[in-house]
Amino acid sequence: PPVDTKWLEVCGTLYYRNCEVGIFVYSRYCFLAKEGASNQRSPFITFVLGGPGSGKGTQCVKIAETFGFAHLSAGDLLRKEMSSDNENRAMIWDIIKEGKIVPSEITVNLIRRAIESSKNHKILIDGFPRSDENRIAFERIVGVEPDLVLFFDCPEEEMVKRVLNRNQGRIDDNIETIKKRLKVFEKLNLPVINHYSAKGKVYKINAEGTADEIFEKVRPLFASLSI
Ligand SMILES: Nc1ncnc2c1ncn2[C@@H]1O[C@H](COP(=O)(O)OP(=O)(O)O)[C@@H](O)[C@H]1O
Ligand SMILES: Nc1ccn([C@H]2C[C@H](O)[C@@H](COP(=O)(O)OP(=O)(O)O)O2)c(=O)n1
Repeated sequence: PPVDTKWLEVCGTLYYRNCEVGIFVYSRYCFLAKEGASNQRSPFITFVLGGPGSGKGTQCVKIAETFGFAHLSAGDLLRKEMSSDNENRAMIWDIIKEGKIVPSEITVNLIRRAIESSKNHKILIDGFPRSDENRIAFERIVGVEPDLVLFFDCPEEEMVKRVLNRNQGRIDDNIETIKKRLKVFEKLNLPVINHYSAKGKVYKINAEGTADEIFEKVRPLFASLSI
């Protein structure tokens, strides 16, 4: 793509201060330059990942408020499906109660519909993809890759503490199910993070500290995006 010196200078400065931001802004610039050349506008998709209770939902609300993103939560979409009258509700209930992953076809179609009905072209997809199977189904059904993957890295004991204090009456926020969810996260979700890391798309954030402190680590990344 065409590169002008002003952009190279900005990216170089960002690289010097924080290499991940510099590389990320540069790759976005190349993407936009290419997109501009083909005159298309596809949504800017951010996957937000992290273990149960790592603070994905909390940070997504802040990003959405501050930077005007739409916030689509895979867990919320599934919980809505579980509480409405449809053929899958009992199956979704059983899987979530067991801390397992709902079949990708169901989750991806809920996300696809939510993307299609959103007027916003900046989209956060919270808690998805949870497995390589989720990821591959998304690529097949929605037909795009994420532009960015945020990963909230949090110690297990902190995640357990937060989930047990969440108090939203969720069927999976009990110690037995949390132990299973943590195992599923390690076995199925970490490979997804490794896959996107190898593609240079992951922005990892240490999720310890208060929600406001963590958001101050998230802010510079989104402030640097020209979307
Ligand atoms: N940095 C934080 N410190 C302490 N508690 C937090 C923090 N971030 C979120 N929480 C609380 O922890 C619980 C889990 O956070 P949530 O955003 O729902 O996590 P996730 O979406 O990753 O499961 C919620 O009750 C939330 O209010
Ligand atoms: N892509 C997804 C996202 C969530 N689920 C199911 C399984 C998860 O344990 C529950 C809750 O997910 P949610 O993202 O709301 O919550 P946690 O991050 O686990 O706290 O939903 C799924 O099967 N597939």
